[in-house]
Amino acid sequence: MTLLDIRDLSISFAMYDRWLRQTTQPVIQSLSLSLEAGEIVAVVGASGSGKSLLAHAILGLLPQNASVAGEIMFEGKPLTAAALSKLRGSKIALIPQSVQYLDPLMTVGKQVEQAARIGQPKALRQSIFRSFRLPEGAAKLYPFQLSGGMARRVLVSTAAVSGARLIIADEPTPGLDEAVIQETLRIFQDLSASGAAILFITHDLAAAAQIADRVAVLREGRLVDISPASSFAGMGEALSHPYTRALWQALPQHQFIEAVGWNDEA
Ligand SMILES: Nc1ncnc2c1ncn2[C@@H]1O[C@H](COP(=O)(O)OP(=O)(O)OP(=O)(O)O)[C@@H](O)[C@H]1O
Ligand code: NI
Repeated sequence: MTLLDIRDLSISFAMYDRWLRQTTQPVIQSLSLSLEAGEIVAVVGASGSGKSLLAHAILGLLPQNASVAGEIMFEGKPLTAAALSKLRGSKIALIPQSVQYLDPLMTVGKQVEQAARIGQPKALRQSIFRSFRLPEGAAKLYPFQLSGGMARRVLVSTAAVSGARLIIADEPTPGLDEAVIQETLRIFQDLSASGAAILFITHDLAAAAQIADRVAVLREGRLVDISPASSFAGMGEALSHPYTRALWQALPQHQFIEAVGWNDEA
């Protein structure tokens, strides 16, 4: 079943040039993308390519000066402001890019428990803290008392306990050590196995290829390619789009292979 259907989405900002003339700056152009229940779709692309704006557009969190065209449907119905106010935090959860989104005045344990809409909130919170190796005592802390990595695990925990059908994860892994990244990816796989769709926005193409079903590539606001994750293997021989192949080959582990090849020939 198609859970999220984005059709021909364009976003632009009203800007003023240095002579104070109003211009429009397109930031997302004619983007179409759909997500099935249980599917993980990764969105990769350089900084500034429009990944967070895509997330914010789905959640209705764009700034006032943004103009939006196109349609976003959730479970077959348009995602209007009224629909979103009911769905946000229940059927649709965001893992925001910045840990600043945590409520500074509430303990993190309480924040995760409040996010749990199904089941027993405290038990769910304790179980997700254990998976993330967050000590039980961390529940009583306020966001400013946590390290950046702990705060990020709390953000992922909030979405994981929410029971949401659609999880939009905007760069959930930077600053985390490899074991915690793997734990985060495992939790995403568990959530998708239980039927949730995940839009996994990341700079980490290796992580995207590891858990996603499909990988969408954004470049300067345009979706230039969408490939099955299985094509991200070897030197990218199965990737048909040159930009996607270049991104894949630019990973440090591949440059190393190239460098070895070059040395052999020399
Ligand atoms: N409020 C705004 N007004 C004008 N331009 C904006 C606004 N917010 C974002 N932009 C522009 O839109 C483009 C896309 O931004 P976005 O935050 O979606 O990038 P991103 O792909 O998430 O980057 P990163 O990987 O660094 O998080 C950027 O060029 C940015 O400068
Ligand atoms: Ni971003």
